[in-house]
Amino acid sequence: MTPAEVAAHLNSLAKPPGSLGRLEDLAAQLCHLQQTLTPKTTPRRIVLFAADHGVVAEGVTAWPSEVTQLMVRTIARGRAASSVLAASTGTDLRVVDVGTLGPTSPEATLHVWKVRAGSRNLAREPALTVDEFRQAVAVGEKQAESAAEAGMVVVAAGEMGIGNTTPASCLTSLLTGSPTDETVGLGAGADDAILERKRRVVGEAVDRVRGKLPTDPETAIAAVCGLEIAAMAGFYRRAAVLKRTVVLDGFIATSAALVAERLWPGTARQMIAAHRSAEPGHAVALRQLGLKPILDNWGMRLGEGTGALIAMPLLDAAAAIMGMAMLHEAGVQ
Ligand SMILES: Cc1cc2ncn([C@H]3O[C@H](COP(=O)(O)O)[C@@H](O)[C@H]3O)c2cc1C
Ligand SMILES: O=C(O)c1cccnc1
Repeated sequence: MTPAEVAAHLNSLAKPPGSLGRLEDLAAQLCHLQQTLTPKTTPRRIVLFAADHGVVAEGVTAWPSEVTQLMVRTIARGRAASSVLAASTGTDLRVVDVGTLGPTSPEATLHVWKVRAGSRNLAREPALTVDEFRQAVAVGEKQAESAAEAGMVVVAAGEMGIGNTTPASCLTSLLTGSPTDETVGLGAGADDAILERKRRVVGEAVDRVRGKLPTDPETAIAAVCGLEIAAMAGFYRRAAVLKRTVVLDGFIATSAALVAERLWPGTARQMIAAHRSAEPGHAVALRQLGLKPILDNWGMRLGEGTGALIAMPLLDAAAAIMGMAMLHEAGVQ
């Protein structure tokens, strides 16, 4: 199905051509991704990957690492922002602990595939070995496979991991070549002192690994990555191969998309960008991937898959308009 065929169909529906604006673009994108004029947006699933970060020891976040596990429990109990938005949009939600610190709580809905208890401090040493990076990628790939096996047509990934805007900024600078003042932001609420430390940590880490990127991209990426980011990259890789429609979340999820596109080119072709986060690096990463977000200026900066989730009703609306009558069926010549 060519873009011209999809456009011709949209223009022959019972409305002035183009009158549903961006909704028509989104409908065309769904038709193109699913190679049909009757795209589906359900059943759908979001998988949230959780992990901790050794770099928190550098004072780059306003929150302690314990919050990661506390929020994982809250998500699993159905009480976090991601849980209520998943419920309200009819999206199946799964939480996967790929590397939090300490023992994981025994919530029934929580899946545990721990590669290690948190990444190392990327300011002092490589955060992950290539082997650990690959293991986390494999966890994400498994989740994409199990979503496809369960019949999910639309999938999204999200994350929970205190400190993870620091590796996300490192990856965004590393993979786009953008300076740190364009990729480092407030995260979950940094003050001026935190922001200054974060800029320095990100700048120095990227300087250390940049030279390895052309010849050994996995080593360079693993050195400044996080386990949940690697898992999201693997999730995207496999979901794209399995031709799922992939909805992107915010800054951290999109840094994982950059990793996936760099290591497995073409992955981003299956992606729809939900929103543009308030984190400055998100726009930089989306630009590099050639993706235009559905929702702009919503000021969201939570992560946890919440941006992807609030875009789901718009995907439903876009799919629904493909069921409209044609102009001639309405008697309009
Ligand atoms: C209560 C709470 C819930 C969250 N849910 C997502 N994040 C978001 O904030 C964290 C990243 O920001 P930083 O790098 O500044 O630590 C990640 O856990 C991300 O998912 C949260 C953060 C907090 C505090
Ligand atoms: O855009 C995001 O994903 C984001 C931004 C700030 C903090 N946590 C997540």
